[in-house]
Amino acid sequence: MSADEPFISLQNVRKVYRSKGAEFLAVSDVTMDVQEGELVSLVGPSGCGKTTVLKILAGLHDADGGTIKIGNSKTPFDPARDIGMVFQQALLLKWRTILDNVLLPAEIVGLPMKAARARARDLLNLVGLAGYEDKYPQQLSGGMQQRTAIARAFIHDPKLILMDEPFGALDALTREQMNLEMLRIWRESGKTILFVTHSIQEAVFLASHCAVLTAGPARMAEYFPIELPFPRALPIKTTDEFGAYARRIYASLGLSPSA
Ligand SMILES: Nc1ncnc2c1ncn2[C@@H]1O[C@H](COP(=O)(O)OP(=O)(O)OP(=O)(O)O)[C@@H](O)[C@H]1O
Repeated sequence: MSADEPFISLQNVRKVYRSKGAEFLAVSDVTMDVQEGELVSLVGPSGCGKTTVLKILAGLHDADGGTIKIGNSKTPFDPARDIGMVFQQALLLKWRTILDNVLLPAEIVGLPMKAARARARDLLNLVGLAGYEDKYPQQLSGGMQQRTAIARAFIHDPKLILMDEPFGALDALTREQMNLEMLRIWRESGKTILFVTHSIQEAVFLASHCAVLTAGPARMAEYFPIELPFPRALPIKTTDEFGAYARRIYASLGLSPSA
Protein backbone atom coordinates (compact mmCIF):
# COMPACT_ATOMS: atom_id res chain seq x y z
CA MET A 1 0.00 0.00 0.00
CA SER A 2 1.24 3.51 -0.69
CA ALA A 3 1.60 5.76 2.34
CA ASP A 4 -1.16 8.04 1.12
CA GLU A 5 -3.69 5.42 0.06
CA PRO A 6 -6.97 7.33 0.53
CA PHE A 7 -9.45 6.38 3.22
CA ILE A 8 -12.36 7.34 0.96
CA SER A 9 -12.20 7.29 -2.80
CA LEU A 10 -15.11 8.42 -4.98
CA GLN A 11 -14.58 8.16 -8.73
CA ASN A 12 -17.12 9.59 -11.16
CA VAL A 13 -20.03 8.85 -8.84
CA ARG A 14 -23.45 9.27 -10.40
CA LYS A 15 -26.92 8.90 -8.94
CA VAL A 16 -30.29 8.78 -10.66
CA TYR A 17 -33.48 8.77 -8.57
CA ARG A 18 -36.30 6.80 -10.12
CA SER A 19 -39.93 6.99 -9.11
CA LYS A 20 -43.11 6.12 -11.00
CA GLY A 21 -41.25 5.67 -14.26
CA ALA A 22 -39.58 9.11 -14.04
CA GLU A 23 -35.83 9.54 -13.74
CA PHE A 24 -34.02 12.40 -12.03
CA LEU A 25 -30.28 12.83 -12.29
CA ALA A 26 -29.27 14.07 -8.82
CA VAL A 27 -25.48 13.59 -8.98
CA SER A 28 -23.73 13.57 -12.33
CA ASP A 29 -20.03 13.28 -11.55
CA VAL A 30 -18.34 13.43 -8.16
CA THR A 31 -14.71 12.45 -7.75
CA MET A 32 -12.60 12.93 -4.64
CA ASP A 33 -10.03 11.18 -2.47
CA VAL A 34 -10.13 11.78 1.27
CA GLN A 35 -7.24 10.84 3.54
CA GLU A 36 -7.90 9.46 7.00
CA GLY A 37 -8.35 12.15 9.65
CA GLU A 38 -9.41 14.93 7.28
CA LEU A 39 -12.36 17.21 7.89
CA VAL A 40 -13.94 17.79 4.50
CA SER A 41 -16.67 20.33 3.85
CA LEU A 42 -19.10 19.75 1.00
CA VAL A 43 -20.56 23.06 -0.08
CA GLY A 44 -23.03 23.79 -2.85
CA PRO A 45 -26.42 25.30 -3.60
CA SER A 46 -29.63 23.86 -2.19
CA GLY A 47 -30.77 20.74 -4.02
CA CYS A 48 -27.43 20.17 -5.76
CA GLY A 49 -27.06 16.66 -4.35
CA LYS A 50 -24.92 17.06 -1.21
CA THR A 51 -27.19 14.90 0.96
CA THR A 52 -27.32 12.33 -1.82
CA VAL A 53 -23.52 12.06 -1.76
CA LEU A 54 -23.60 11.56 2.04
CA LYS A 55 -26.35 8.93 1.72
CA ILE A 56 -24.30 7.04 -0.85
CA LEU A 57 -21.32 7.10 1.52
CA ALA A 58 -23.55 5.93 4.37
CA GLY A 59 -24.77 3.03 2.24
CA LEU A 60 -28.35 4.34 2.37
CA HIS A 61 -28.42 4.68 -1.44
CA ASP A 62 -26.61 2.79 -4.17
CA ALA A 63 -24.82 4.82 -6.81
CA ASP A 64 -25.77 4.27 -10.45
CA GLY A 65 -22.28 4.75 -11.78
CA GLY A 66 -18.70 5.23 -10.70
CA THR A 67 -16.89 3.60 -7.82
CA ILE A 68 -16.98 4.15 -4.06
CA LYS A 69 -14.33 2.75 -1.79
CA ILE A 70 -14.12 3.37 1.95
CA GLY A 71 -11.31 1.97 4.06
CA ASN A 72 -7.81 0.89 3.11
CA SER A 73 -5.32 -1.76 4.10
CA LYS A 74 -4.27 0.19 7.20
CA THR A 75 -7.81 1.04 8.30
CA PRO A 76 -10.43 -1.47 7.19
CA PHE A 77 -14.01 -0.23 7.17
CA ASP A 78 -17.20 -2.01 8.21
CA PRO A 79 -20.23 -0.02 7.01
CA ALA A 80 -22.45 -1.66 9.63
CA ARG A 81 -20.56 -0.11 12.53
CA ASP A 82 -17.99 2.40 11.35
CA ILE A 83 -20.31 5.30 10.48
CA GLY A 84 -21.70 7.98 12.81
CA MET A 85 -24.25 10.45 11.46
CA VAL A 86 -25.40 13.90 12.54
CA PHE A 87 -28.38 15.54 10.85
CA GLN A 88 -29.76 19.08 10.78
CA GLN A 89 -32.19 18.19 13.56
CA ALA A 90 -30.85 16.44 16.65
CA LEU A 91 -33.54 13.72 16.40
CA LEU A 92 -33.31 12.77 20.08
CA LEU A 93 -35.81 10.40 21.68
CA LYS A 94 -37.75 12.58 24.09
CA TRP A 95 -38.52 9.75 26.54
CA ARG A 96 -34.84 8.91 27.02
CA THR A 97 -32.39 10.90 29.11
CA ILE A 98 -29.47 12.66 27.45
CA LEU A 99 -27.14 9.86 28.56
CA ASP A 100 -29.49 7.19 27.22
CA ASN A 101 -29.84 9.04 23.90
CA VAL A 102 -26.07 9.06 23.51
CA LEU A 103 -26.01 5.33 24.31
CA LEU A 104 -28.49 4.37 21.59
CA PRO A 105 -25.96 3.42 18.84
CA ALA A 106 -23.95 1.46 21.43
CA GLU A 107 -27.07 -0.59 22.18
CA ILE A 108 -27.75 -1.10 18.48
CA VAL A 109 -24.19 -2.22 17.75
CA GLY A 110 -24.19 -4.37 20.92
CA LEU A 111 -21.28 -2.82 22.82
CA PRO A 112 -20.66 -3.79 26.48
CA MET A 113 -22.85 -1.25 28.27
CA LYS A 114 -20.73 -0.53 31.33
CA ALA A 115 -17.83 0.72 29.21
CA ALA A 116 -20.23 2.47 26.83
CA ARG A 117 -21.81 4.36 29.72
CA ALA A 118 -18.41 5.60 30.86
CA ARG A 119 -17.57 6.63 27.29
CA ALA A 120 -20.93 8.43 26.95
CA ARG A 121 -20.11 10.46 30.05
CA ASP A 122 -16.68 11.32 28.62
CA LEU A 123 -18.24 12.37 25.32
CA LEU A 124 -20.87 14.52 27.06
CA ASN A 125 -18.02 16.17 28.90
CA LEU A 126 -16.18 16.68 25.59
CA VAL A 127 -19.19 18.47 24.05
CA GLY A 128 -19.68 20.60 27.17
CA LEU A 129 -22.68 18.78 28.63
CA ALA A 130 -21.25 17.34 31.84
CA GLY A 131 -24.00 17.52 34.45
CA TYR A 132 -26.83 17.12 31.91
CA GLU A 133 -26.70 13.32 31.71
CA ASP A 134 -30.02 12.79 33.49
CA LYS A 135 -31.95 15.61 31.80
CA TYR A 136 -34.44 15.02 28.99
CA PRO A 137 -34.06 16.56 25.50
CA GLN A 138 -36.88 19.07 25.99
CA GLN A 139 -34.98 20.52 28.97
CA LEU A 140 -32.03 21.48 26.70
CA SER A 141 -31.60 24.30 24.18
CA GLY A 142 -31.32 23.55 20.45
CA GLY A 143 -27.53 23.91 20.56
CA MET A 144 -27.29 21.56 23.54
CA GLN A 145 -29.49 19.01 21.77
CA GLN A 146 -27.22 19.18 18.75
CA ARG A 147 -24.18 18.63 20.97
CA THR A 148 -25.94 15.53 22.32
CA ALA A 149 -26.41 14.34 18.73
CA ILE A 150 -22.68 14.84 18.11
CA ALA A 151 -21.78 12.84 21.23
CA ARG A 152 -24.19 10.12 20.04
CA ALA A 153 -22.45 9.97 16.64
CA PHE A 154 -19.10 9.24 18.35
CA ILE A 155 -20.27 6.71 20.97
CA HIS A 156 -19.48 3.54 19.01
CA ASP A 157 -16.09 4.96 17.93
CA PRO A 158 -16.91 5.01 14.20
CA LYS A 159 -14.12 5.65 11.72
CA LEU A 160 -16.20 8.03 9.62
CA ILE A 161 -18.58 10.76 10.76
CA LEU A 162 -21.06 12.14 8.23
CA MET A 163 -22.70 15.44 9.10
CA ASP A 164 -25.56 16.90 7.08
CA GLU A 165 -25.86 20.65 7.77
CA PRO A 166 -25.63 19.93 11.51
CA PHE A 167 -25.78 23.56 12.64
CA GLY A 168 -28.27 24.83 10.06
CA ALA A 169 -31.10 25.16 12.57
CA LEU A 170 -29.05 27.11 15.14
CA ASP A 171 -28.86 30.88 15.64
CA ALA A 172 -25.73 32.59 14.31
CA LEU A 173 -23.88 32.93 17.63
CA THR A 174 -24.60 29.37 18.76
CA ARG A 175 -23.48 28.22 15.34
CA GLU A 176 -20.13 29.97 15.70
CA GLN A 177 -19.71 28.44 19.14
CA MET A 178 -20.51 25.01 17.73
CA ASN A 179 -18.00 25.55 14.93
CA LEU A 180 -15.26 26.12 17.51
CA GLU A 181 -16.30 23.05 19.48
CA MET A 182 -16.51 21.01 16.32
CA LEU A 183 -12.90 21.89 15.47
CA ARG A 184 -11.79 20.97 18.97
CA ILE A 185 -13.64 17.63 18.90
CA TRP A 186 -12.25 16.82 15.46
CA ARG A 187 -8.70 17.56 16.55
CA GLU A 188 -9.07 15.58 19.79
CA SER A 189 -10.73 12.59 18.12
CA GLY A 190 -8.69 12.48 14.90
CA LYS A 191 -11.79 11.19 13.04
CA THR A 192 -12.44 11.52 9.35
CA ILE A 193 -15.44 13.85 9.02
CA LEU A 194 -17.48 14.84 5.97
CA PHE A 195 -19.55 17.87 6.61
CA VAL A 196 -22.33 19.30 4.38
CA THR A 197 -22.98 23.03 4.64
CA HIS A 198 -24.64 25.86 2.71
CA SER A 199 -22.37 28.33 4.45
CA ILE A 200 -19.21 29.31 2.59
CA GLN A 201 -17.77 30.81 5.80
CA GLU A 202 -18.36 27.55 7.67
CA ALA A 203 -16.93 25.51 4.78
CA VAL A 204 -13.67 27.48 4.96
CA PHE A 205 -13.43 27.89 8.72
CA LEU A 206 -13.90 24.22 9.61
CA ALA A 207 -12.36 22.26 6.85
CA SER A 208 -8.99 20.79 6.09
CA HIS A 209 -10.33 20.26 2.54
CA CYS A 210 -13.28 21.69 0.67
CA ALA A 211 -15.39 20.07 -2.05
CA VAL A 212 -17.46 22.52 -4.07
CA LEU A 213 -20.42 21.02 -5.87
CA THR A 214 -22.19 22.83 -8.71
CA ALA A 215 -25.94 23.39 -8.93
CA GLY A 216 -27.69 20.06 -9.46
CA PRO A 217 -27.10 17.56 -10.78
CA ALA A 218 -24.01 17.71 -8.60
CA ARG A 219 -20.71 17.81 -10.37
CA MET A 220 -17.45 18.39 -8.57
CA ALA A 221 -16.46 21.96 -9.36
CA GLU A 222 -13.34 21.96 -7.19
CA TYR A 223 -11.66 19.98 -4.44
CA PHE A 224 -8.81 21.69 -2.62
CA PRO A 225 -7.05 21.90 0.74
CA ILE A 226 -7.76 24.82 3.08
CA GLU A 227 -4.25 25.62 4.20
CA LEU A 228 -5.13 27.89 7.12
CA PRO A 229 -3.27 26.93 10.29
CA PHE A 230 -4.88 24.98 13.11
CA PRO A 231 -6.02 25.68 15.78
CA ARG A 232 -8.36 28.22 14.21
CA ALA A 233 -10.07 31.02 16.09
CA LEU A 234 -12.87 33.30 14.89
CA PRO A 235 -10.64 36.30 13.98
CA ILE A 236 -9.11 34.21 11.18
CA LYS A 237 -12.32 34.98 9.28
CA THR A 238 -11.15 38.56 8.84
CA THR A 239 -7.82 37.64 7.24
CA ASP A 240 -6.97 38.00 3.55
CA GLU A 241 -6.17 34.28 3.30
CA PHE A 242 -9.62 33.35 4.61
CA GLY A 243 -11.23 35.83 2.21
CA ALA A 244 -9.29 34.37 -0.71
CA TYR A 245 -10.65 30.87 0.01
CA ALA A 246 -14.20 32.23 0.35
CA ARG A 247 -13.83 34.08 -2.96
CA ARG A 248 -12.54 30.93 -4.62
CA ILE A 249 -15.70 29.06 -3.54
CA TYR A 250 -17.98 31.92 -4.64
CA ALA A 251 -16.24 31.92 -8.01
CA SER A 252 -16.59 28.12 -8.42
CA LEU A 253 -20.27 28.46 -7.69
CA GLY A 254 -20.55 31.21 -10.30
CA LEU A 255 -21.47 33.75 -7.61
CA SER A 256 -18.75 36.30 -8.32
CA PRO A 257 -17.02 37.42 -11.50
CA SER A 258 -13.49 36.84 -10.25
CA ALA A 259 -11.69 34.84 -7.59
N1 LIG B 1 -35.65 9.99 -2.95
C1 LIG B 1 -35.64 10.91 -3.93
N2 LIG B 1 -36.35 10.74 -5.05
C2 LIG B 1 -36.32 11.63 -6.07
N3 LIG B 1 -35.59 12.77 -6.04
C3 LIG B 1 -34.86 13.00 -4.94
C4 LIG B 1 -34.84 12.10 -3.82
N4 LIG B 1 -34.01 12.60 -2.88
C5 LIG B 1 -33.53 13.77 -3.37
N5 LIG B 1 -34.05 14.01 -4.61
C6 LIG B 1 -33.72 15.16 -5.47
O1 LIG B 1 -32.34 15.11 -5.75
C7 LIG B 1 -31.78 16.41 -5.73
C8 LIG B 1 -30.63 16.46 -4.75
O2 LIG B 1 -31.15 16.31 -3.44
P1 LIG B 1 -30.22 16.41 -2.15
O3 LIG B 1 -31.10 16.28 -0.96
O4 LIG B 1 -29.10 15.46 -2.30
O5 LIG B 1 -29.67 17.90 -2.30
P2 LIG B 1 -28.90 18.83 -1.25
O6 LIG B 1 -27.80 19.49 -2.01
O7 LIG B 1 -28.53 18.05 -0.04
O8 LIG B 1 -30.03 19.88 -0.89
P3 LIG B 1 -30.21 20.81 0.40
O9 LIG B 1 -28.94 21.58 0.51
O10 LIG B 1 -31.38 21.67 0.05
O11 LIG B 1 -30.46 19.89 1.56
C9 LIG B 1 -32.92 17.38 -5.39
O12 LIG B 1 -33.40 17.96 -6.58
C10 LIG B 1 -33.96 16.48 -4.76
O13 LIG B 1 -35.26 16.98 -5.04
